[in-house]
Amino acid sequence: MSVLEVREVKKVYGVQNGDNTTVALDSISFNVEEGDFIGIMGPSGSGKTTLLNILSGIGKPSYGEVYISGKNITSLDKNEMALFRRKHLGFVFQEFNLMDSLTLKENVMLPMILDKRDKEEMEAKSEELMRLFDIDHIGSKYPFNISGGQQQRVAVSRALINDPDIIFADEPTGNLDSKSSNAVMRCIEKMNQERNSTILMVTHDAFAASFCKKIIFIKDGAICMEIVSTGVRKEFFDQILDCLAVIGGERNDV
Ligand SMILES: Nc1ncnc2c1ncn2[C@@H]1O[C@H](COP(=O)(O)OP(=O)(O)OP(=O)(O)O)[C@@H](O)[C@H]1O
Repeated sequence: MSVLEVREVKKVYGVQNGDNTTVALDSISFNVEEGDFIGIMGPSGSGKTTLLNILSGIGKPSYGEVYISGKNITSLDKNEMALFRRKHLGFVFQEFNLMDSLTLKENVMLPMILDKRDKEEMEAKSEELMRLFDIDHIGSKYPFNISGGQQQRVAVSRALINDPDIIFADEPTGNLDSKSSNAVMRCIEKMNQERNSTILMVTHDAFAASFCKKIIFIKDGAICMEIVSTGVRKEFFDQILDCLAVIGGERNDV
């Protein structure tokens, strides 16, 4: 069973069949298997945000279905979706979204606190993840006392703490300099390689995308190209730049 199944998803903004409609997604279908690390790229306005919102249950498609671990999430109501997101999905955003009033360790534990999990289990899990991402020594600090790269590694640890079925990352390096981007992408790669986490990442950044195993390019709301990494990151980076040149995406050389 695929972790994520996207079936003929179409999104039309505006009144259907009215004058002022935009077809943001036009019958998109693809599957994501356990342990995949998929990048979604495309020019501005191609439909990436719309797609990510639908896959993560924030938006509803006009047609089509999305299955996560076999569950049709498009049929869930608002409360069911909120619970499903908390239990099954992990998120990493461009803006870190850490709570300033909580220590880093409390930020990592937050999804477990909300789930009223056992304190010892929370402690053990947060310490394990913070060690994995080399932030265990700063657990008692607050978000405003650490660097952007460290904040994003806290956000990555928090995304993993409930063992989500899939992690959605939205421009995770968008607010970072190249050194921090590198450190954060190595962490995301580590969670994929060492924990077999399934990741779907939307990005404009060819450097970040070069860590993925496969890239799906979308243009005008439809899949226009797919490329699979041979495992040599520099080669994949060059291939991504070539694809972006063909479809008209932004270049972000390193
Ligand atoms: N709420 C909305 N109402 C109407 N049209 C919308 C809405 N949101 C997005 N669109 C349109 O849908 C299309 C896809 O937009 P979307 O934001 O998904 O693209 P994107 O690839 O994420 O762009 P960017 O890279 O600039 O963030 C665009 O034509 C956009 O103008």
